[in-house]
Amino acid sequence: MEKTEQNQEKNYNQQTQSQEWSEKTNDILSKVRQKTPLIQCITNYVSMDLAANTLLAVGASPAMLHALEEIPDFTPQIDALYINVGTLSSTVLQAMKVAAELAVDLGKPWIFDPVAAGCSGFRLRACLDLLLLKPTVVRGNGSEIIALSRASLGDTKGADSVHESMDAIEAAKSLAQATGAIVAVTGAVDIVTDGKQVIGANNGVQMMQKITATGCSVTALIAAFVAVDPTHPIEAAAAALSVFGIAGELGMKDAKGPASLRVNLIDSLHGLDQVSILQHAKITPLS
Ligand SMILES: Nc1ncnc2c1ncn2[C@@H]1O[C@H](COP(=O)(O)OP(=O)(O)O)[C@@H](O)[C@H]1O
Ligand SMILES: Cc1ncsc1CCOP(=O)(O)O
Ligand SMILES: [Mg+2]
Repeated sequence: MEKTEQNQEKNYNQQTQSQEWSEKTNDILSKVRQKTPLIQCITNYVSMDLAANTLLAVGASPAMLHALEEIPDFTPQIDALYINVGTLSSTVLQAMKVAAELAVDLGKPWIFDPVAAGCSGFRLRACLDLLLLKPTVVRGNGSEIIALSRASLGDTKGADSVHESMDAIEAAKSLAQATGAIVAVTGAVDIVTDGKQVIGANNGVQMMQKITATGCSVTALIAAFVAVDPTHPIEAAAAALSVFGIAGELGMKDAKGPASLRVNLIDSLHGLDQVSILQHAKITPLS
């Protein structure tokens, strides 16, 4: 086969795969709207409002319950658990561990956001302990995933990343291999890996970094997507990342800055339809 023919075939295959991913994304969002999964969120105080509104906007039910005493009654009722260490304390860490253990015992997925993992010894140890409890998906920014993969304190700026997501691909792969979790890294390009294949989701706008808790909220969205498709967590995670990014792109059209984008993001998520997803989703295998 000649080189031009090979290139044409490669382009055709890439377009077909991309189209299949867009359709999958639309299917999983439709399932979330039909099944309205209940998501228990043990998350930081900064993110509670945006993460809960993100879940409601796509049809899921958020419940921000984090008291240790409530876990035995409540966690058996949920479809997925979301744990985020953003405003960690030893009290809430205990609740996180008990809830994660119970979720695993009950066969329910749990999704982990290791905010600022490489920032302090207390936080790093807590994240490494939580990883031992077998999360289904871990989603962080580049600096967080690199710190976890090396199991060491590292270059980071609190909750913000000092690394590009693409610089964390190898770290994400080795973290996925070491833990058995699907690992997602957000940034200009979002990536998702099971340790072997790497999927890229290329939606979103830079201004999303200027709204606190967009990372936390997209991890909550991943929890809702995994809740309705628990046997395909890599697809669910890529779809959630793309959906959140598309909502950001649409919301940016008449936003004046981060505050109006925050409002528009929720409106766009709520109004997202099949046409917009098929037109805007940019998910492609990177390897
Ligand atoms: N440069 C960028 N271009 C487009 N989207 C971005 C960019 N940076 C972050 N995002 C999006 O913003 C959201 C939050 O990601 P990120 O800022 O990496 O997380 P965190 O808040 O945990 O650091 C994600 O949906 C991500 O895709
Ligand atoms: C600013 C801040 N401080 C502790 S948690 C938190 C929110 C972090 O949210 P995100 O990781 O989504 O930017
Ligand atoms: Mg974060």
